Amino acid sequence: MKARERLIVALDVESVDDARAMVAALGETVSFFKVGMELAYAPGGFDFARELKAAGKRVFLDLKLHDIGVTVERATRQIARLGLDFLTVHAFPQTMAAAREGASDGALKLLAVTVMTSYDDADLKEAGYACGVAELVARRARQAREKGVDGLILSPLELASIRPLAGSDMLLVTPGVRPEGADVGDQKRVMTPRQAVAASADYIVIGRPITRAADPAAAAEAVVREIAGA
Ligand SMILES: O=c1ccn([C@@H]2O[C@H](COP(=O)(O)O)[C@@H](O)[C@H]2O)c(=O)[nH]1
Repeated sequence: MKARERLIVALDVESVDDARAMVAALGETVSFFKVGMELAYAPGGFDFARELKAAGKRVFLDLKLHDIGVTVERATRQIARLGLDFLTVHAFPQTMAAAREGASDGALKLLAVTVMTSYDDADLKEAGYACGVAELVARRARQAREKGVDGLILSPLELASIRPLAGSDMLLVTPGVRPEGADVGDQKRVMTPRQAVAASADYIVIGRPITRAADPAAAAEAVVREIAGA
């Protein structure tokens, strides 16, 4: 895969108008966009995701589905009809199995969110988990593989330990990526684009360091150059 194709830009903006302006500003620099909850739930958000796809971009719908099985299955089936590329669900066995049923033709790739990149061991402890991030990511990665999902969302820090059990056929997609010196914000498990790709990320997801930059296209191009050198 070319370096440029590995970059997914998170369009975390308030409105479809803002998203259109960002996509225009990024031009040919970026070919893959993530539409998350903020934009998807804005008026016209889902239509905009389809518009992006029709314009030749790849589209990752980051809705992190989590509900009873039948609801996840039926929601996933509806989403599959939009004709987009990636969809996230939480990495609970029942949820992943249901989503797999809903996206049974395989065109929509399902990514299981293991442990949010804004969580560390202390956050898991506070939530009542008896294990740390590394152990939980590994357990969920094994379960995701058993349930037949196409890939995982994890932080770059877990790539080295998870790639051997994910194999080469599962997609490893990492948010929590920050160019050297960029503001980390609320992300707690981070690496640079070069480190993430060198550690075997198939795709990296970057939002604010590109979309909040004074020159988003230049910021994205710098990330592509960095990935190319990994
Ligand atoms: O564990 C996760 C899962 C999803 N995300 C999403 O990725 C982007 C990251 O944006 P930045 O501005 O680069 O921090 C954002 O849309 C999150 O919802 C994640 O960060 N971690």
